[in-house]
Amino acid sequence: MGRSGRRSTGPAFLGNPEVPVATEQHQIRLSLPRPWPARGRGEEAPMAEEAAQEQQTDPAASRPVRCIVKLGGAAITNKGELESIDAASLRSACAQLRQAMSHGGAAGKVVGMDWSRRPGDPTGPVVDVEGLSEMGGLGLDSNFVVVHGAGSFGHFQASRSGVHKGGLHSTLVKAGFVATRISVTSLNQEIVRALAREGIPSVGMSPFACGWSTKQRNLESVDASQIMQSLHVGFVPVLHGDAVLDELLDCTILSGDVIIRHLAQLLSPKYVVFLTDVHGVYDRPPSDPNAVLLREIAVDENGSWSIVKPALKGNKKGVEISVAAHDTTGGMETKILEAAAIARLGVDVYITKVGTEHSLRALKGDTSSEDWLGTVIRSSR
Ligand SMILES: Nc1ncnc2c1ncn2[C@@H]1O[C@H](COP(=O)(O)OP(=O)(O)OP(=O)(O)O)[C@@H](O)[C@H]1O
Ligand SMILES: C=C(C)CCOP(=O)(O)O
Repeated sequence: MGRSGRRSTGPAFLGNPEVPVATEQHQIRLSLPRPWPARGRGEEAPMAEEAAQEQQTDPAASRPVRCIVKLGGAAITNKGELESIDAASLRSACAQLRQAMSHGGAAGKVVGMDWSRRPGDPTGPVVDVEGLSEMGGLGLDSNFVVVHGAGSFGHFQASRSGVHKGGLHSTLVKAGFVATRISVTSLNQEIVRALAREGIPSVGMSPFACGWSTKQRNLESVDASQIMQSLHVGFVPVLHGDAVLDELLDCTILSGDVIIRHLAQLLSPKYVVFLTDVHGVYDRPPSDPNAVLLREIAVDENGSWSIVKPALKGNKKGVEISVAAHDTTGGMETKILEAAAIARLGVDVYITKVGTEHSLRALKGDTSSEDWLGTVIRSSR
């Protein structure tokens, strides 16, 4: 772990452990992280034990989480335009989530839950109080957790002020921390509203406000009780990448990808889905016309990984990645590392493009057919 503050302006190369690699701009050697860093492992173990104990004593916690889904910032925002939501992609992601949650796949009556007035609304919201009070239930298997990234919200503020590098004594960093949180929490609000309009009982939860913190960018303190209780009563928690306090650096940026890995460890979902703006992981940046989509990556118990499908020419083993200069959390590189760590837990990970038939199939956990387009990362065991 600990990649949440990593930043690279040129292509990086993600290879197997011990594979030194060269790129056009710099040479970098990367290995996959262990599921928990040596330092954090001992400290974080009690949390896992607590969660296990809680599961034993709390009958509600026995209801397994079906899916943890990341709505990538690249998927639901226009990354090149400051604080701009890609409304069509967000709507499609929320509608597909509803379909995936619907019992037997049949979407029933949508119970609108965004009762706030929106700019331009001539009147207040219309609430069918009688109709709702007569309904037996929502008819949804809402046992999902949603985590979203920042995209064009937050990354700009964080990178301009250096929040990811820490140092709250600096006025610029302090102001940047506040500005980053204003930006990501306003996106969180819009995502919660979009889900609520689809009748998904979503509740926003900010990691910073829930007391999540890091030490040297590794997750140090995590209170997941609110998440578990919310799942228990049928809410869908909606978390997001956030600016958080760091015991050594004062502050940093915690990526949604890292949050997902931690939640996967805690909640053991059936599968994890990353929705982004490309079809999956390619052998090189997808802007390269020769880029090949990697269909399956296997991770062994040591954390080494290999490309299972397709067989690449020259027995190529690594993945070349480019990360936008303003991205404070490592972009696709962090995603692959965190996804591999999740797969190592025995949880299948699907990375695919938002707003496609493939994203709907991934959300339903149905990626087995040959024509599914995306990357599956799974344990080789
Ligand atoms: N080898 C690669 N394979 C796939 N995508 C890559 C690769 N190298 C670079 N990318 C870029 O990674 C981007 C997706 O990663 P990114 O972290 O931006 O996604 P996200 O999770 O949707 O966004 P955010 O981090 O803001 O939440 C794509 O836009 C793609 O161009
Ligand atoms: C506040 C920020 C920038 C959160 C970043 O989260 P991510 O987009 O999931 O990496």
